[in-house]
Order: sequence, then structure tokens, then C-alpha cells
Amino acid sequence: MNPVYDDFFAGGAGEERTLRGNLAAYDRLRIVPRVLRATGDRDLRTTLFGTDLATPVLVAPTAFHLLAHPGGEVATARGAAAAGTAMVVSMAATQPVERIAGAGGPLWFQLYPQPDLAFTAALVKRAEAAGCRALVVTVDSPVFGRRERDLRNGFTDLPDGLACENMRDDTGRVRNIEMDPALGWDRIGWLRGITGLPVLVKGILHPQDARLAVGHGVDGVIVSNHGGRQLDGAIATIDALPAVVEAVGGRIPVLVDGGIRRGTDVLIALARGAAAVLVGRPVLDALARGGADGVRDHLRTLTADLDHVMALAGAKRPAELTPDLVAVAG
Ligand SMILES: Cc1cc2nc3c(=O)[nH]c(=O)nc-3n(C[C@H](O)[C@H](O)[C@H](O)COP(=O)(O)O)c2cc1C
Ligand SMILES: CCCCC(=O)C(=O)O
Repeated sequence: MNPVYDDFFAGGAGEERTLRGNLAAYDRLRIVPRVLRATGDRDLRTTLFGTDLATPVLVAPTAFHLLAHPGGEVATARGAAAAGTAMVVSMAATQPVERIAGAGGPLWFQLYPQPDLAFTAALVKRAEAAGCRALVVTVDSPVFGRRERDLRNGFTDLPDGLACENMRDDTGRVRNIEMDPALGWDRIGWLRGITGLPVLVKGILHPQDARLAVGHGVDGVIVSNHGGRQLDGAIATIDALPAVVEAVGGRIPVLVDGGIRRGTDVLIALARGAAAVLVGRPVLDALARGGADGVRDHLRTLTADLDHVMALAGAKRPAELTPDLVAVAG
């Protein structure tokens, strides 16, 4: 891949402390397995917002898939569908959501609420009409993170011929995605009013924000630091998860992303109370290397790895994974 795009996909904000920290935090955790639990008939199926999935591993929203592979987001969606899981389509996708929906698998739509409310409402309706089953509102981006690799490389725009296709307005012009520093909880209420879709907020790290999310009628929270691309120095997501799960108290599902690379990482996240996890960069790497089949194989391999380590840890179902199975390494 073009090294400039490679840096865009792989990189994070600032010193990339949080990017590294997401991975390092899993490295400090260990599994305390149970034995003699007859784990022969394992079942990883997971239901989220009424959608049945083959696995608790979903595809995180990531921008610009046509930079990774000529099949773009459509190829990613085909891979996710073949693996029996959902893809969260980024608002910064390089293909129209209607075409991505043609892949046939379950989709959720990720939104950066725009200051132009009429445009935002039209985009939500468009995603809904395309068949997206949930809205994922990214709340960790009041301003854009300072990505030093991109600054060094001068990567500021998509190359000619590529565009954020879902940002076209009714004149056919592609709008720039604006990060809105004025965004507040009132906008979440407004979104709940304009859509019947479940609304998740993505980018929660503080338990008090998790409580506020529940209080504002949100349907799910995603514990995320945007893969270390926004606030460098933010807490690792697997470290933030337990307090968020406690604050939510089982009222809505809590999902988590950031640094999930192996079945053991998924196991630990589920044991700490996540209903499911999302994977970002590994899916982009799989897309770049192998298109739709690469994405399918990656998701299947990660799921098979989870299945294997669940057997070794004494669990048949995700629900049997509980916090006592996780210890902090000495
Ligand atoms: C190249 C790239 C683009 C991303 N684009 C978006 C985006 O458009 N919207 C969003 O909410 N998150 C975006 N994210 C963040 C991911 O949804 C997710 O939080 C993060 O990648 C998870 O960490 P991981 O890459 O370690 O799995 C992006 C991440 C990457 C790596
Ligand atoms: C305007 C594109 C935003 C993509 C994004 O969220 C990311 O690169 O992390």
C-alpha cells in the first residue's frame, strides 16, 4: 500500500501513547480459567438490538476503504456478511451506503452529527432507507485529533476521484465532514426524536458519561478512544471498561473497541462485561491484503480463536464469561 495511506490507517494522535496503550493494557491482563465445565457444545451467537450475529466480533467504522482496496466498503461488507456479523459503515465511507447495503449483511451507520441539522437528518433518513439497523454517534471528536504522521506526510484530502459519497447533498456536491465543538447531549435527544433506530454513542470512557448516556435514553454505549486517533493520553479502553459497565448496571449493552487482536482479547473484554467488541485496523489490513475474502477469513479466524480459548477457559457461551476470569498480571 502507498506508505502515506498506510500511515493514515495505522497511525494515531500525538505520541501514539493511547494507540500503544490499548494493546499494552491487554498484555497486562491474564485469564484465570475454569476447568471440568464440559465445554463441548460452544455457541458464540450474539443478539444485538434484535439482530442475530454468528459472533460477538463486529467491524468498527473506519474511513476511506477505497484507499485500502479497489473493492472498498462493499468488499468489507461482503466479508462481514460472509462471517455472519455486522459492519458499522463510517460516515467517511468512499462508497454510497445504498451500494454497501447491497452486500446483504447487517449494517449500522456511524454519524458525526453535523452543525447543519437538516443535512444530518437527511443523512440519517438515507441510512435508515438503505437498511441500516442502528445509528452509532461518534462523540469523541469535538475537534479532529492531531495525527502527526498525516501532518508529516501532508495527507489532508482524498486523492482525485475518491470522495465521501454519503456527504453529497441534494445538489450533488460533496460536503466536508465537520467536527462540531458545540455538540452536546441535547443533540442526542434530537437524534432520538428523528429516528426510530437504536442510537449508540461511541467514544465513552468516563463512567459519569455512561450514566448520562443511559439517562438520555441511549440504546448502547461503545467504550472507545477512537483507536488512539483523537485524545492521545486517553485511558486504554479495556482499563476503562469495568467502571463503565458498573455505571450502566446492565440497563443497555456496552461494547468496546481498541487493540483487540486475538481471541484472548475478545474473551477478556466479554469477561469484563462487554456485550460485543469491534475491530478496526485488523479488518483494514485484511481488506488491503485480500479484499472481501480477506475480511471474511480474518473475522472467521478471530471468532475461531475466541471459540478455542473459551473452551480452554471453561466457557460455552459469551454470557458465561465473568469478571472473575480476569486477573491483573503481577
Ligand atoms: C483508519 C481509521 C479510520 C477510522 N475512521 C473512523 C470513522 O470514520 N468514524 C469513527 O467513529 N471511528 C473511526 N475510527 C475508529 C474506529 O472505529 C475504532 O474506534 C478503532 O479503530 C478501534 O481500534 P483498533 O483499530 O485498535 O481496533 C477509525 C479508525 C481507523 C484506524
Ligand atoms: C473525516 C474522516 C474521519 C475519519 C476518522 O474518524 C478517523 O480517521 O479516525
